[in-house]
Amino acid sequence: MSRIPRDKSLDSTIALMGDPYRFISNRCRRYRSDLFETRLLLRKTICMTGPEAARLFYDQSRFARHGAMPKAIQKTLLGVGGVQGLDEGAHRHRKQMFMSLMTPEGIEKLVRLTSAEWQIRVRKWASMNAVVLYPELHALLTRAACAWAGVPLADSEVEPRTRQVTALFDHAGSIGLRHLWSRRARKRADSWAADIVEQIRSGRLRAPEHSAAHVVAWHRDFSGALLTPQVAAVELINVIRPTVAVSVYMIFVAHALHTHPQVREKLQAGDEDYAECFVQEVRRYYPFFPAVAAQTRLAFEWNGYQFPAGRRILLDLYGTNQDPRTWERPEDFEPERFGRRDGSPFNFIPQGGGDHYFDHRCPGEWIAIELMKLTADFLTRRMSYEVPGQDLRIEWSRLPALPRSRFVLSNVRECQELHLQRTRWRRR
Ligand code: HEM
Repeated sequence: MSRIPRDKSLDSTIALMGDPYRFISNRCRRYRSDLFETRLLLRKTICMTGPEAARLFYDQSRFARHGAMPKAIQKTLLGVGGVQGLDEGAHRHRKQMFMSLMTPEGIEKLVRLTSAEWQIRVRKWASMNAVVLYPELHALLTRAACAWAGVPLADSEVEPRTRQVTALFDHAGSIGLRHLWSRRARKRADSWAADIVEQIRSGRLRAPEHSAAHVVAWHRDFSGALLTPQVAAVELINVIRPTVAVSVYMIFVAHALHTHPQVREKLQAGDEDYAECFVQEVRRYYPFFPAVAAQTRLAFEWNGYQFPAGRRILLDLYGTNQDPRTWERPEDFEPERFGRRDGSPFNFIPQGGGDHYFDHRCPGEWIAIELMKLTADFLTRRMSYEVPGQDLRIEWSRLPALPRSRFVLSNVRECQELHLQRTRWRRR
C-alpha cells in the first residue's frame, strides 16, 4: 500500500488562494503523483488531478456531495439547498428539472434573445469612445437570461439586478469586503427569486410554460412536495447566475481572437465545425472553475492508496484540461486538436465530468458553448472594432481569472453586410 503524499505546510488555504488554478497540478508534479493530502480551511483534504482521478471522483458509490462545499461558497456562489449538494435519487430527480430546460429549442431561444441584445449593444458601443467589454456583457446577459427564464425585469431593475447576480460569481472567491458584498447579494437575489416563485404559484405572474421560472415554481421534489420558495429561489438563480457568468468565457473568446489572429480569419469564413473546435479550445486553454469538491462515503483503496471515510476531496478541473498525458503541447492554443479528440468525459472537464443527467456535470454546458459561438460570430463577422493599448495579462490569483483590463474595445462599428443567419443549433 502506498502512502498518499502529504503537503508540508500546516494549512494550504493561503497558497491555494494565491494560485487557485495551478495549486493542485504544481504540487502533484512536485510529488510525482496524481494526488496529495493537505489541509484547507483546517480540514484534511485530498487533492487529485488527471483523467484517472476524474473517473474515480465521479464514482457515486464512493463520493458524496452533501456537506462537501465550504460554507463560504454556499453562502455566495451556490446558495443553500440547491442541486449541487444533493446525492443519489434526490440529485437525479432535481437534475432532471435542469436538463428539461436544455432542449435544442430552448437553447436556440436563448441564443436568439442574446443575439438581439448583442445587436442593441453594438449600436450603443458605436457611439462610445471606448467600451469595457466585461461589465457590458453582464447587463447584456442579465437581460437575455431573465427574458429566457420568464423572469420579468423592468428597465430600472436591470442595473441593480445585474450587479447582484454578477457579485454571486465575480466576488464569491474573494476575501474581505468583496466577499461580504457577495453574501449580501446572495440574500437579495434569493429573496427576489423567491418572490417570483410565489407570484407564479399564486397566479399573480404568468411565466411561459417551458421557462425556467415556471418549471422551477411547479417542480415537485423527490418526496412529491413543491420546493420551498427558498430552495426554488436558489434553483432559479442557478439558471440565471451561470448564464451571466458565461461573460467570463466570452471575454476569453475576445482574448483568444486578439492573441491568435490566424484563428479570426478561419472564423470569418463561417466554418461551423471550426467555430465549435475554437470554443472548445477556449474552454480548455483558459481558466474559469479551478476545482470541484466531494467527500468520501466510506473507506476504500484505489491504485494502492487508502482513502479514509469522510475525507474532503478536490478534483483539479483546470489542471486536468492541461494534462500532458491527454493534451499534446497543452500550453499551445490549437483549436484543431478538437477535430481529433477521443471524447472521453473525464479528460476534458471545464464544466465537470461524467454524465449530464446522472452526475453533477454542468447542465449548462451546451448553453455556454452556443453563447461562446455567438460571441465569436459577433466579434469576427457582425461588428468591427479595435483593441487599444491595455493590460491584457491574466490575473491568475483572481477567481474567476480575467484579463486585467477586462478587455477594452474602441472604434466599434456594426457590419451590416454580414448580418448572416446563424445555422440551427445542433447537439454533438
Ligand atoms: C459559464 C460557464 C459555466 C461554467 C464554467 C460552469 C461550470 C460548472 C461546474 C464546474 C460545475 C460543477 C460540476 C461538478 O460538480 O461536477 C457546474 C455545475 C452546475 N452548473 Fe454550470 N457552468 C457554466 C454554465 C452554466 C449554465 C449556463 C448553467 C445553467 C443555465 C449552469 C448550471 C449549473 C448547475 C445547475 C450545476 C449543478 C449541477 C449538479 O450539481 O448536478 N452552469 N457548472
